[in-house]
Amino acid sequence: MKTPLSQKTGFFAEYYLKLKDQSGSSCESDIAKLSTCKSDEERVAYVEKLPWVQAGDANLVVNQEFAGKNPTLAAEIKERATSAFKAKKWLEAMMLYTRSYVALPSENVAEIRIVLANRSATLYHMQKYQESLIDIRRALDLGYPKDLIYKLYERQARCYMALKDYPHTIEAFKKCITTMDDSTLTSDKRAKLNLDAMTMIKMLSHDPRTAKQEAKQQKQKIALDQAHPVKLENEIVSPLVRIDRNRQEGRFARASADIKPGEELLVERPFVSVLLEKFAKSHCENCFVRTVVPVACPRCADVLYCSEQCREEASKKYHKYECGIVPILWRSGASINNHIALRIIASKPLDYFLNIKPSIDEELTPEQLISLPKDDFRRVAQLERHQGERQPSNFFQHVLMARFLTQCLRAGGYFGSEPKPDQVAIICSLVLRSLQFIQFNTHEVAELHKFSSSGREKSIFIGGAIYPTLALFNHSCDPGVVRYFRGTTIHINSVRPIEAGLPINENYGPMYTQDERSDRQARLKELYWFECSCDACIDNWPRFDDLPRDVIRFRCDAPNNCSAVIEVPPSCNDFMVKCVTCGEITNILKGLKVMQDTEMMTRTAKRLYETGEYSKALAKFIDLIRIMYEVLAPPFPDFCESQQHLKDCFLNLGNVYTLD
Ligand SMILES: C[S@@+](CC[C@H](N)C(=O)[O-])C[C@H]1O[C@@H](n2cnc3c(N)ncnc32)[C@H](O)[C@@H]1O
Repeated sequence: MKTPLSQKTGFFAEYYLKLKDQSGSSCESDIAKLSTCKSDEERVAYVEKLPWVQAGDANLVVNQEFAGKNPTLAAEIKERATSAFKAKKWLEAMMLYTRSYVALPSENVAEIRIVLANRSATLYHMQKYQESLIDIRRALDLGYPKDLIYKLYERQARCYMALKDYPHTIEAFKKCITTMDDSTLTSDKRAKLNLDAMTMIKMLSHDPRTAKQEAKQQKQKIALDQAHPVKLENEIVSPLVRIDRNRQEGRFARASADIKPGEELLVERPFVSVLLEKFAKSHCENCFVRTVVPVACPRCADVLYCSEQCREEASKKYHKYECGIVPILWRSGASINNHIALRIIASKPLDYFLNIKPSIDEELTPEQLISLPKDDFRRVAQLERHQGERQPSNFFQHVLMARFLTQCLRAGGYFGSEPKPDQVAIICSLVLRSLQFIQFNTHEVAELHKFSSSGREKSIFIGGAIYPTLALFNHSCDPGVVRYFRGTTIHINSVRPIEAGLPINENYGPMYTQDERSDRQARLKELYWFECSCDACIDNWPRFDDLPRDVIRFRCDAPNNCSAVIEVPPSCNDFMVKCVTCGEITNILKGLKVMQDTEMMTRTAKRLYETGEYSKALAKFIDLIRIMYEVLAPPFPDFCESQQHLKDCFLNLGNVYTLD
């Protein structure tokens, strides 16, 4: 038996090894009998009854834990934060104040408001004025001590000043002056602060920009501190995309009309998403945006959010049942896919699944499937899971994981105070189903890391998600689209022309430009259980580095729509070339002219990219690809390079983090 986990450490792996030891000689034959089970419910029921699995359950006890809140630890961390602040180590101080804030129980209001106020001072020094303003507002809302309030208003005024928001600067300075009455400041200090504030008020009141801004703000009623950092984007399935189906490839996307390069084909929010544990302290668990001033779950403090709005959204959905079990999950060695399976269930109440269960196997056409409501479980439950090809040992490993995840849900209160065994079994069978479709249908969510000193860029995997419509797109080693992310929302855009009727394929990892055909095929077989027959695989296209530089691949432009490839050396002096496929003559002069023009265009596009003008560069690369594609036939180096640049432009419109 192989261990069922992508990570081989953690207590679930230990439980599994112990189980194997305890199972004795009947283990292999017991597992083999799983092949007689016809459904996931039967599989769960069968494994449940095995005496050696029951005996092993003693090693798999899950209880919620709330280790996150600890006022003593919070006070200790706050001391360290203050030392860092005094030493002007702003980043360290900010991180420590955040940890202290997160560790404070929600009833310790007095400590929370002090930590927030201190963090606002740190953020001010870091020139994070918007974030500082948020902390000031929170500290004020929590009833900051009267004698110290003037300090917060003074800081507020300085933040607004730095943001060049003059009406709010004036307002905050005025409040600073009035609240000084409650302070214990010496009369000298008070007089000085009073004078400073009055001078600023007078100066800004006469500034013509103040009146202009006042009028604008009146109109817009901007509530800065209520603004959500990531706007929910509208979902789009372009009418250019049609989901089709055939026997060899299952469901796949097809172009319903000619598609130009750069076209937006799909914008989709995830059915569920899970952030990698590694990014849990820097990104919002709900929307994956980097958080400067995180908001914590008041109970467990294990997950952080970018805003109250995200915290509420998460707690209404999955976090209600994940609270206190997230660290257990990571410690168990469960993979991100296992966590996604748990979250799919945790996102909806028990009754929902009990009601929908009888209909999840009703056959739906691709059209019907994608027109179901976005959050209908069948949108994911009917995704490919290759159940007919699974071995009993594979099912057995998945059942064990499903039982563990169901126990986590139980510990999180999912089944209420008195779980009913038949309901627990149904949910366990749905977790088992989820584990199977997740294996083939999840996407890595990425963030582009840019190193400003070297200009290097790298796409980093920050979490995983499942996108029900995109999961119906098949793979090609020469994909026609690129994907990029804004928060957790995925965007799919074409990177070359795609003729009406042809498949719109994305890429599952192996690319012909980088990987040898044998390696690509082996990887796709191992991970996705299919044999790839894309053009690059059938014709065994060379990798980018091996692409011949001594031939130009023109398209035959005969009126018979032949479009075969005519290979010509760059030194060829004859412009009229005969196509070996159709026998017609093509005048390659137009193609040669295009190649000359594209050289100049490429230089301009690259310069725009290098100066960070991504939208303009993108438009240029789209033009280049369109022009080249008309007369030249991939694969050829210039086309690959332009396509790579176009992909990079799109990535720069998504999640980006600049380092150095
Ligand atoms: C993400 S799903 C794609 C949609 C899938 N065809 C369906 O019907 O749900 C991945 C699975 O689709 C199939 N698949 C993807 N690309 C393929 C291709 N180029 N040729 C054949 N099958 C493919 C494989 O079975 C793979 O495990």
